[in-house]
Amino acid sequence: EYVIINGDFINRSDAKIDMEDRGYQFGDGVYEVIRVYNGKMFTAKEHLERLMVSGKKIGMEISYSVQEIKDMLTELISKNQLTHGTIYMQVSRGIAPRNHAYPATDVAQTFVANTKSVDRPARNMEKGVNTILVEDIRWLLCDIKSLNLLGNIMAKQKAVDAGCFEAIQHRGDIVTEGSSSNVSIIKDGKVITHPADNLILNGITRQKVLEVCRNNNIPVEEREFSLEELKSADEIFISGTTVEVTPIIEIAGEKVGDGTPGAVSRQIQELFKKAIEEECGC
Ligand SMILES: Cc1ncc(COP(=O)(O)O)c(CN[C@@H]2CONC2=O)c1O
Repeated sequence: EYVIINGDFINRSDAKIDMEDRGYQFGDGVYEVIRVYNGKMFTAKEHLERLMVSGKKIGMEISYSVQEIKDMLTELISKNQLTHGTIYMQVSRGIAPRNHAYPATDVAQTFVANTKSVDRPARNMEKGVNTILVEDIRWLLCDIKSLNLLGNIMAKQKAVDAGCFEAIQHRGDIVTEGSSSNVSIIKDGKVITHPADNLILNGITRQKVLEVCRNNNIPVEEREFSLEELKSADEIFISGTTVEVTPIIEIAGEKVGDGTPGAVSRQIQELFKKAIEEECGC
């Protein structure tokens, strides 16, 4: 199993990270998770362009180009003979004696990537999942895909402790997103989802879902929606690189609609599947 560290392909068992790497000590870095279907990356360009933007937003110009990263990841897929799965990659601000202030700009960034073989989440997409509600206590730059995920992992753990799949977060009465997914409701045939501002990550899957809806005359609205609207939605789904388009059938013990995935969610799943087939040929 190969991994990439700073452009070198090494065995996973030989992978070592310096204890003063700022990604390790401060979470000072950015990351992406990219899906691989049929041995090909899906929406790689969109993910890598977002990586560049995340880097810029923390004042860290990524030292590789999109193409250079794409080429390295393509080689990693082939070396690991990955057909269906995900690539995790991150860039930290590098290794330097621990100091909150940024190191000198000539300190090299640390680039790391690895692959994971994982099937599509067929069962969850078919049956839907249950969720809890959690107050969104994260910082106000949630649009940056940063390594700072304590708020996210603590929310996810609350869901797991409650025997649920995901935690739907809200700031007061406004629903924001899942701990590692975006959330959309469907009411009277219209898809409604939180605008892509600083309170959510502008998910690549979210963007693809909006695109296929718009191209297929499914009305969409990017606006804040309330907990009340969530609870009285006809359908709800979460979207993300790992969860794809997964219906939510229960929230905090209350059924969503009739407790089974709805027709519009099914239609969006089909359109999303077509988008994967078009790009990855499977
Ligand atoms: C907080 C948050 N919101 C939304 C999303 C959905 O974004 P994408 O559609 O671009 O995936 C993610 C995905 N997080 C990645 C996806 O898988 N695991 C993760 O940590 C996320 O962590």
